[in-house]
Amino acid sequence: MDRTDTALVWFRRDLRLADNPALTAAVNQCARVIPLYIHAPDEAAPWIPGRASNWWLHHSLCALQRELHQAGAKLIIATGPTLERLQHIVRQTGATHLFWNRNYDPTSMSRDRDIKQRLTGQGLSCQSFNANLLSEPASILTGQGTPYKVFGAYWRTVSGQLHQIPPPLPPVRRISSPSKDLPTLSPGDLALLPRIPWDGGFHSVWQTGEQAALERWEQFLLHALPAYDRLRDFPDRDGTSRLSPHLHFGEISPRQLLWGLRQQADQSPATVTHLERIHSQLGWREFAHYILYHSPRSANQSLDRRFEKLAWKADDEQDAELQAWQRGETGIPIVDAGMRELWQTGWMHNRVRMLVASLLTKNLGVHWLQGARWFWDTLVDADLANNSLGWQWSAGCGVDAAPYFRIFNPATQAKRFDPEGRYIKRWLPELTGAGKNVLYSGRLSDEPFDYPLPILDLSRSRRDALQRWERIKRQQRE
Ligand SMILES: Cc1cc2nc3c(=O)[nH]c(=O)nc-3n(C[C@H](O)[C@H](O)[C@H](O)COP(=O)(O)OP(=O)(O)OC[C@H]3O[C@@H](n4cnc5c(N)ncnc54)[C@H](O)[C@@H]3O)c2cc1C
Repeated sequence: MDRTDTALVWFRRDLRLADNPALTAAVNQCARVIPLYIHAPDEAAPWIPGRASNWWLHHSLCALQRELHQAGAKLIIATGPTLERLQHIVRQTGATHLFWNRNYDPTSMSRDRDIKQRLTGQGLSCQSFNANLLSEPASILTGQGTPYKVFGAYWRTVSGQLHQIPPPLPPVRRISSPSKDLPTLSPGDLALLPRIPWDGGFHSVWQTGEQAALERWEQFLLHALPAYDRLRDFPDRDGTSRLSPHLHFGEISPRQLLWGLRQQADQSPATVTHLERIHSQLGWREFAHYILYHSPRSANQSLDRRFEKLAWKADDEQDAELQAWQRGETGIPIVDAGMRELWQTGWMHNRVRMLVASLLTKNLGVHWLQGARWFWDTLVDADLANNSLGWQWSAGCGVDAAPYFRIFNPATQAKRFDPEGRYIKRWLPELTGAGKNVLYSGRLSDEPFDYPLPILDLSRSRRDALQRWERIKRQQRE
């Protein structure tokens, strides 16, 4: 290693300066460091990032640009194809090293392997790191050497190793850049923001970037953690961290969260049930990435192959129902409230995600991929691993999924988790004066609210769903 070397740090879904192993290694090993972001959405096909995700990315890049500027560096923003762009910048700068943090989705992995091979062959030193998961998916296997299929067993194994995880790396405060200024695009040049301004609601809910992520985390530890296990299922309460988009874009790392929780445990051991619960939610995030890593087809196909034979609705049969679901006009209040929260803020509470997904896939019989695609476009936290796992879990066709015969009843769920209808009324103001029956079960034809009648009969659609399921079970036996 020669301290006159120049490093490129290729930022991807790790848009932070703290606990960033690639950035830290570059600063420690090389005299000059060039931070780089390459926008190449087509390389993620067929899961090209959606509009809500693009909104977040724009603002997150602006925040990263500011943070790097304060540390004395300029973020170079360029467009793909990634390999060609990297080769060009290496020629332009004389860079000798390339550093990045690993992603574990199938398209990133195969592209990155190729890039590593090609650039190493051309004499560049390429180093990659794990920065976005607590445990690397390849390292966790059963006693038989196969991947886990059940969350409980998987998480017990990972939890047993968490004490080995070192503390997060401190933020990089000073970066020495090359003296020659390199040309760059601005985040605005990437055209990530909407042309029609539908993002008003996003601005009022979200602050993006590393500092905002840290502040949200501190607020969570202070206000929500002490009651997390009790309140996390109530969508009208501020009971969860809302860190999911920050985690997806890597504005904060799971290691920072793990160590934050450890400190909390030392300070207030009374919160142990809450700590265990939030740990386990982070575990589901790990598990989702693990499953996608070991079963890349889970982004596009049901993991339980029997579901390929299920009588999902054909495209022309489902159009009107799918549209009513997307627009929050099914006439089932808690479902519509969730879909409108999603549309207006780019986020939806986890309990409500499960309900809307169950209604779409089971009561309405629409393929889970249709729901996954809509979420992909509308969620600010759209994440291939978490979204595929969430949809397959809800549809009953994934690993360790909710069984298909468990069909949520939205009326009972509303009564239990939104008893006063506060969440429903917030997102469906047209039901402000409605009584509890309407809030839980929807409107009857003689009620005056400007709100659609239910598009389906919950009991009949439940029976139909169970019959579809019986049919594939029978086919399997025959
Ligand atoms: C149909 C469906 C689709 C989903 N799609 C996504 C998605 O695209 N992106 C996404 O980040 N999450 C997705 N989830 C998981 C979950 O709903 C969100 O992670 C959670 O609501 C985020 O809110 P929070 O940050 O306040 O969570 P908290 O309760 O504060 O949990 C902390 C973190 O743990 C992780 N986490 C929590 N629950 C889960 C879970 N069930 N699965 C995986 N990770 C979890 C998240 O990273 C979350 O930020 C989906 C769930 C369902 C049922």
